Amino acid sequence: MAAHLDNLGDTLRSIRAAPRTIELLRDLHTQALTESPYLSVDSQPQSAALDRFVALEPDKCALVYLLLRANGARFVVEAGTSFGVSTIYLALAVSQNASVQNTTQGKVIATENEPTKAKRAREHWSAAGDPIQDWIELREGDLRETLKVDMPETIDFLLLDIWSVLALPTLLVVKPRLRVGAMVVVDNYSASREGYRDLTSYLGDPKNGFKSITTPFQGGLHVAVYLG
Ligand SMILES: C[S@@+](CC[C@H](N)C(=O)[O-])C[C@H]1O[C@@H](n2cnc3c(N)ncnc32)[C@H](O)[C@@H]1O
Repeated sequence: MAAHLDNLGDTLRSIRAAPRTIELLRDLHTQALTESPYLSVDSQPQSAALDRFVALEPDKCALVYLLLRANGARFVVEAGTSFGVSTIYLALAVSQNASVQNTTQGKVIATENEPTKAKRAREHWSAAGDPIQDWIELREGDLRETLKVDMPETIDFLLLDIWSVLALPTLLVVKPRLRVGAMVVVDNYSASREGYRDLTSYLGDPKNGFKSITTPFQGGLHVAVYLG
């Protein structure tokens, strides 16, 4: 955690964003990194996460931003939004990809089932300045239901930053819309190995069309690419 704080300035230089957005991210990450840790598979009840960011670490957020820029992603689903920190990176990348592709089409579908968290997320997106909030559609409620309707025809990127038991059900809802080359990034893949057992079997089964690798970020950040 101390290393993340020490490196925060360098990490934030990995992304292209307005000074106001960078300052907000610096503040939000600092708050997130100094809260007590929470891992969904440990002995704490999920209610313990209600007033916590449980946010993706800054280096993972920066990597996700760069993957999105490299992939040209414009239609992104975020499973698990909390206070909306990682969502800001997704929205930055989508807006910038849309700009270089000369289109206004693109969105981040964010998901959160805790109303108090959804409210905080909206406040942060508003504070982040233009164009962040215009690119985000927050769906409140259980994502296993909210992601079933009104989805983009194709999805370029899925961030699974959700309790591990929900990861495979979420992927199964989104999978029919993944384009070839779409990426699925899963946080805490090694730390929550047991919880991800069903997801691991699914991603490893050749008939499902994925190739993937676990990168050595804190807790293991899994990166899967849908090859069709
Ligand atoms: C790890 S946090 C997400 C952190 C966020 N990606 C970030 O980096 O700032 C996971 C979030 O998923 C939410 N969540 C859990 N179950 C859910 C469900 N069934 N539908 C929607 N959201 C859910 C939790 O309330 C929690 O805020």
